[in-house]
Amino acid sequence: MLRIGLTGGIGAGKSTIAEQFRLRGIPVIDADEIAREIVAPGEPALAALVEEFGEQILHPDGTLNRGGLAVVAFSDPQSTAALNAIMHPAIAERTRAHYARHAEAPIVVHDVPLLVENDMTRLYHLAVLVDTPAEIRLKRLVDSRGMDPADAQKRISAQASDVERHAACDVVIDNSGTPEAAQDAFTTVFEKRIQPFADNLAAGRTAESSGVQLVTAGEQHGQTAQRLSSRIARALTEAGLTDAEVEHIGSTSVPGLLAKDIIDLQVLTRSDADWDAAAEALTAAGYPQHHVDAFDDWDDAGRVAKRFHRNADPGQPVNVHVRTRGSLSARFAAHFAKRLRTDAALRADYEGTKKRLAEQHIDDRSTSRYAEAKEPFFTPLRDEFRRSESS
Ligand SMILES: CC(C)(COP(=O)(O)OP(=O)(O)OC[C@H]1O[C@@H](n2cnc3c(N)ncnc32)[C@H](O)[C@@H]1O)[C@@H](O)C(=O)NCCC(=O)NCCS
Ligand SMILES: Nc1ncnc2c1ncn2[C@@H]1O[C@H](COP(=O)(O)OP(=O)(O)OP(=O)(O)O)[C@@H](O)[C@H]1O
Repeated sequence: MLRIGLTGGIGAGKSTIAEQFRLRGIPVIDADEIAREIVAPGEPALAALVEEFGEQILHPDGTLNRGGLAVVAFSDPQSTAALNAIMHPAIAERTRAHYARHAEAPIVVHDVPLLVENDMTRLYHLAVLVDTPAEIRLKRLVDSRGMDPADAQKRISAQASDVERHAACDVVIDNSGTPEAAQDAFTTVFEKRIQPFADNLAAGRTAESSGVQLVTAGEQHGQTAQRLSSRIARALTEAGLTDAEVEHIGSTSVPGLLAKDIIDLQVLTRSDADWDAAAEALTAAGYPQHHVDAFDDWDDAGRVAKRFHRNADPGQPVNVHVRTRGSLSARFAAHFAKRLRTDAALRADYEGTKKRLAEQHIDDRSTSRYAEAKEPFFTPLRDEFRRSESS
């Protein structure tokens, strides 16, 4: 099952995009709806709210006065935190029951207004942001929902900023224009990314590789690597590999370097005995194993020194190298990235080699011939690293 987290600030148009998923027969678990379910009369969360905020938050018939609660709960950060402390654990528990109902669905969407605020990105294969700048959201909330401007602003201020949301999400659907434009953007994302990702995940296969275009590694790559690493780390922890670590290596970890637009991540395990369990967890997280001879590397005893995984998401190429912590191959990978960050001559030499090889292998979609041709560049560096370590 492909798990999608859908988010956006208040008034961004999440409901509109959630509806697009529903129209395609995809179940949507709605956090706001669950938040309503758990405060029905007789529910323990309602009693906890009354204890915290007083009887004033109830209608005379004993049901929750939502507007009344909103006024007190969003009046200052402490009150919002008290509201969250009561509501969020209860929402999480009820959410599990909803997921269980859709266990067989190929795609499930979780519509969560506070996905970023609650640091939930890693729970999904893909976090999708419905993006509308705060000032447009404020205007829409006032104009079409009739909200009081000050109340709308308070709610916006109690949430993450637009910048924080961008950093935490994988896919952005722009809803600053017309609803039709947002629907078109959704259709493209759905057909080009979400559906193929779900199909690849179900089949346990990797996405097609996109060739050897070179770009300049930037802040964006670091941010993406961080997001994916924390997702992978969680999957490994859940599988019992609690001491596994994930590092960003390769050219995209060197800001300013000319790089293939691929995030290389290195998973470090205690030993190669953990690789099967890691493979299972990685496959379920959207990173199936992918065998390419050119990407093998060997330790001093002539054993394969890593497993190689690639992602099933066609939107962002990722290579995952699974290695044993402390092995030569793991140490060299980290050492090489670090040297590129500090040694300008090596960086220039490496960039020159890459440009030349990328031109020669421009039509190599799998990138394996390109990778193979790059090997002679690494051999002397690896030998030098080995010598420097043993001296
Ligand atoms: C305080 C309540 C009763 C006000 O009800 P009201 O009908 O006015 O709002 P509704 O529930 O429709 O929420 C509308 C939007 O407000 C924003 N919002 C809701 N709760 C919060 C919160 N704790 N912090 C920041 N924004 C919030 C979200 O963008 C949400 O989509 C209600 O928002 C609530 O129960 N909030 C706590 C539960 C929660 O955190 N919900 C978000 C789901 S993760
Ligand atoms: N592209 C758009 N142009 C104009 N108005 C829009 C657009 N998209 C949504 N709206 C309107 O803006 C308001 C907020 O949209 P919607 O209810 O989908 O937001 P939401 O993100 O689900 O909000 P909430 O966080 O409150 O659940 C609605 O009144 C909706 O009709």
